[in-house]
Amino acid sequence: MLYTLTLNPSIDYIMHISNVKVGETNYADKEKMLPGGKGINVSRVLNRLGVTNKALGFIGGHSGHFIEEWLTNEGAKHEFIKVNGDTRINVKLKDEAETELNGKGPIITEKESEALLNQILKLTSADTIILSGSKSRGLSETFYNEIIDICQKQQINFVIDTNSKELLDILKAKPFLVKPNQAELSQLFNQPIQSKTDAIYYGKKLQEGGAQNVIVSLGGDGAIFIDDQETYIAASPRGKVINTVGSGDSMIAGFMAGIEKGLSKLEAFKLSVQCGSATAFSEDLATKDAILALSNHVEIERVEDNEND
Ligand SMILES: Nc1ncnc2c1ncn2[C@@H]1O[C@H](COP(=O)(O)OP(=O)(O)OP(=O)(O)O)[C@@H](O)[C@H]1O
Ligand SMILES: O=P(O)(O)OC[C@@]1(O)O[C@H](CO)[C@@H](O)[C@@H]1O
Repeated sequence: MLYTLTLNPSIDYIMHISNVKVGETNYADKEKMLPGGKGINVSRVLNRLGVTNKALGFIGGHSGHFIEEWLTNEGAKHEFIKVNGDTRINVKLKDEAETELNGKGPIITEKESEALLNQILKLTSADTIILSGSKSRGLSETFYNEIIDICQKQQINFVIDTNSKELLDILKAKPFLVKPNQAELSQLFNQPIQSKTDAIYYGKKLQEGGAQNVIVSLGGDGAIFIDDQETYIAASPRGKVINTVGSGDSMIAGFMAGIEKGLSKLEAFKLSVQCGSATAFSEDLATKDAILALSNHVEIERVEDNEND
């Protein structure tokens, strides 16, 4: 079965405000509260695509209850470790540009972190876990590494989406998928990524380092897929961008849903781009209908080996 792990979930409080004035009182034109956190977003999109999965992570307080209730109402499976503090609220401000104000979230105790590791210890080689997002306070710097050690010992397939430098070290453990965006790839290698050629060059380094599949997402400019056989470039479908929060998570859900359904990697990559863009064109995460509506709007090209030398 597929599992997602969100160490630091959030309520995403989406506020549309035109011409925000810093240092003054601003009133929203429109607002919406949604369950958030990267793994939770992956779970919700998987669920919409009919792929059974369970969301794991730490959750607490009224804000945590809001997320659990929302997931239950959507029919999404979850089994969170209850913590003492309150799950954070992340404000996503939509003006001309998108500004994110993310909270810190609760401090996790040793007992709570052990409870989570015990859940992961129950997974087997028939399972895949998708590790997404920032770590909560209180957890050791190497918490993801501890989880990955369990995955290696128990042959649990894993996907990791973190923007921290530890990703380079984690590659040795052969993650099934990594999906940096342009800025994350640039930070990882301390190099500017100014073109698709740059993105392919550094994306290939992730594959050579051990990642089985790499997707580099480039926002409105599309995405790149790399495995040990092929490299593909996809153009993003065009549409009215409403809220891009969670579009990267939707891509991960799309690729994993495709693989679960037995599609080829190329088809799974196409579904991944459909999911990312359908979410960018929606207020909340993409619905199945919105995803399917983009079926004929993703153009993918194979990159020949020598094209990028
Ligand atoms: N402006 C856009 N137009 C069309 N598609 C978009 C746009 N922005 C994002 N997307 C889609 O979403 C995918 C992921 O976008 P992006 O590279 O911004 O990921 P991300 O930074 O990980 O996202 P987030 O952190 O907001 O979840 C893109 O590859 C594309 O398919
Ligand atoms: O602070 P993190 O864990 O890196 O990111 C958290 C977050 O910004 O990521 C999701 C979008 O990808 C949002 O739902 C959530 O608010």
